Amino acid sequence: MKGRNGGKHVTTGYVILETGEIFPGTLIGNRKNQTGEIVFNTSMTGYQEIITDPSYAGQIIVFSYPLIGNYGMNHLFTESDKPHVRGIVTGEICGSPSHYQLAESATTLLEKYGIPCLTDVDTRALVKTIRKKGTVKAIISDRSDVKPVSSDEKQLVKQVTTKELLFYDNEGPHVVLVDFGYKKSILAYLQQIGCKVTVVPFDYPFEKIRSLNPDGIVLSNGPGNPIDLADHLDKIHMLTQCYPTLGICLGHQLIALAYGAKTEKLPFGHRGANHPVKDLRTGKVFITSQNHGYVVIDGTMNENEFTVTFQHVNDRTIEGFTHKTLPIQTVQFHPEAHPGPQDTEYIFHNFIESIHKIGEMKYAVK
Ligand SMILES: NC(=O)CC[C@H](N)C(=O)O
Repeated sequence: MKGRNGGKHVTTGYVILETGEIFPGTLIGNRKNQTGEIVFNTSMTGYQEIITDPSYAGQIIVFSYPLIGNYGMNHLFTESDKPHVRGIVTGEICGSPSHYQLAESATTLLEKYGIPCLTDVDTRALVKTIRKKGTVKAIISDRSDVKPVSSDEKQLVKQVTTKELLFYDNEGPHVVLVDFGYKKSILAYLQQIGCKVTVVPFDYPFEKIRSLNPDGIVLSNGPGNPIDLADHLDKIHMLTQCYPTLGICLGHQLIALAYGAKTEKLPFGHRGANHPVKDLRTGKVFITSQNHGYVVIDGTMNENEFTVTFQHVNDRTIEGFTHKTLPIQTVQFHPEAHPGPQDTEYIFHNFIESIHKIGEMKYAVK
């Protein structure tokens, strides 16, 4: 046991679902009780990006792939400065990883941040239960007689957003990235295609954003229920009326809500690196990276204003839309991937094109 878990403290542990099911396993680390929304991710690799993606704040992730941690953690693939998950559940976790860029093992990183890892779990049975019962709360504990504690999860975005403005200079258009819990690879893509980027907190006022003189706006991914951000919808509406805008995941949901559409919780979410999505304009199917529990309800978008551009092939849910006259485009999936296929990185190029078009129009008017 010692070798397998990298010499970490281990004890018998459990994950106990709100719906009553109990799954035993081996608890690694000293953190004894953690409650969160239990979700599963089907990616075969990319656990480092997943663990550090702020969209997972407040959630316990079950990895359906049987072995996690074999290449450890490095300094290259983090999506933020620290892990945001409440806990992880695996079939097997590798305590003695091997990789030429290895910095530390997954269990060492999690332990450092007080995040429990329950391993040796029958994750297949657990995932099947979540699929049947829907996304529920669960607790990871060293005892089998406890229940998930109730907690207010409405402040998740506030916990993960930047506290100060972040500036990244570049030659190209100036994009303000509104940070609801952005993944670093969104910033990296914008930089890669030449954008100057300013990251602002999610509650940064409209007038202040305007004074930054942006050419375009990106509304980022982030944790929690989009409706908890209802107070920010007027600002989002105003931003999209004034600037070319790209909404990614939570950003997509918020733009939909700002224009009067409704969102709902999926039975067990889309979390993985092989979700097929159809671009309804071309009929082409792309394999996408996804991580969301909510969707925009079909038929609630104003059809005179918006066109649905992307649809999930499996359950036909909405995966993106564009405005009919304004340069607004949104995607429910993750064009920046990390982890997962980069087939849809053209979304970033489309966004930059829309910024250039507006620039040309302004120039023509002058
Ligand atoms: N990745 C995200 O932005 C997730 C959006 C939202 N929190 C959801 O679960 O649907």
